[in-house]
Amino acid sequence: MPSWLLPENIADVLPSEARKIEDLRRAILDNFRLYGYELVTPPMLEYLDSLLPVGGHDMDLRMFKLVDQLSGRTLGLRADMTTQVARIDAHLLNRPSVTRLCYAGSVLHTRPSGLHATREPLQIGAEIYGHAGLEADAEIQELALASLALAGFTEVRLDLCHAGLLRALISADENAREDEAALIALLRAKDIPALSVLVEDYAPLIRDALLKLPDLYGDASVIARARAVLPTLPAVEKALTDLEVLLDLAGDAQVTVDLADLSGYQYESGAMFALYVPGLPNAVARGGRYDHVGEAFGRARPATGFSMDLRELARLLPGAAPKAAIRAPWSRDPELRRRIAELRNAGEIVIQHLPGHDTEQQEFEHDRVIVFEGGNWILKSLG
Ligand SMILES: N[C@@H](Cc1c[nH]c[nH+]1)C(=O)O
Repeated sequence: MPSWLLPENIADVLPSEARKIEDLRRAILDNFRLYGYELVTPPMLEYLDSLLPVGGHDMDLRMFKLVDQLSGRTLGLRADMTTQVARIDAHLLNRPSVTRLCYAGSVLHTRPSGLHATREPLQIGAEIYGHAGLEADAEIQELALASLALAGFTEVRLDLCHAGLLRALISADENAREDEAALIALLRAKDIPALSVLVEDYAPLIRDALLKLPDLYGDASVIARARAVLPTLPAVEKALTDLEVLLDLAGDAQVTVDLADLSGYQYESGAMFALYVPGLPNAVARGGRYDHVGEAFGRARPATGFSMDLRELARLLPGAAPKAAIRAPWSRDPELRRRIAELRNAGEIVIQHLPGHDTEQQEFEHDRVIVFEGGNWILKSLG
């Protein structure tokens, strides 16, 4: 096999595409800053235990592992930065007040999440710690929608769900508590026949509610339907009210509610959302509340946030138009060097022509040239 081949679902990002991703990264991080989010950069690898603070079987399977030659312990290559940022909030910053953190970096997945998905997503996200109220969830939802608007997406679908609702139903029945993992797997697969068999012996109220869950998806009217058919447990009512508020704050996005959506059910504990754009069946952004991750790091902190893959996002966007650039000859003449420095200081791209070569590039297009005429270096328009 040629030595320059890359593993499956691992790719170089070439000029133009890399620039598009970088421009997007900067614009989104700058916008996070306008909301007061502080940037953190967690490491690429950590001890496995700290990357898996809450059991998450899926997360365990998704993570590349290796042995640390210094400690002999197992290290994991991060598959998701959210838990790393929760660790930073819990231990390193240790602030009692609200903390807003953001990040951008590569994560690695042992298996691609879809046929053409990369195994090295470039994750960018924002998290709020220290506020258990819905205001934090609303801010995160707004920020996620604003990030997609910044990237140029005008048609966005917001899919809302609530991890607290299923947890409330499960914790109300002892059998359900024992079967939690199986219940989640069947609800995920929307395998109603197998689900009906599993819930047969549960308390009728919980059994009926679990069987109705897969039908509770659609537009905003799902909330009213859920109120009519689900048991009136306080946690169920709270979840439905949370969703109502978030629905109301969704702006121009088209909203759908799916009360059995468990695709992010790794560490989430409350309202969760996924964002979709035309042309891609998978969510481009995911977020939600995960109040129990801090506990695993020894400091319970309410938490909510969202993240997305910049590479995937950029792939859906049209290529950036080449940037106008100035071509200049190479010369030791101090006057030319001064002129070039002046132009670059003013933000112009000046590319010096190295003797004997053509320059080929995707990112730039020469529209001006510096020439020596009449004893002076002058800037001339091309074409
Ligand atoms: N990191 C989560 C999304 C998230 C960020 N913050 C909270 N949830 C994911 O990739 O699914």
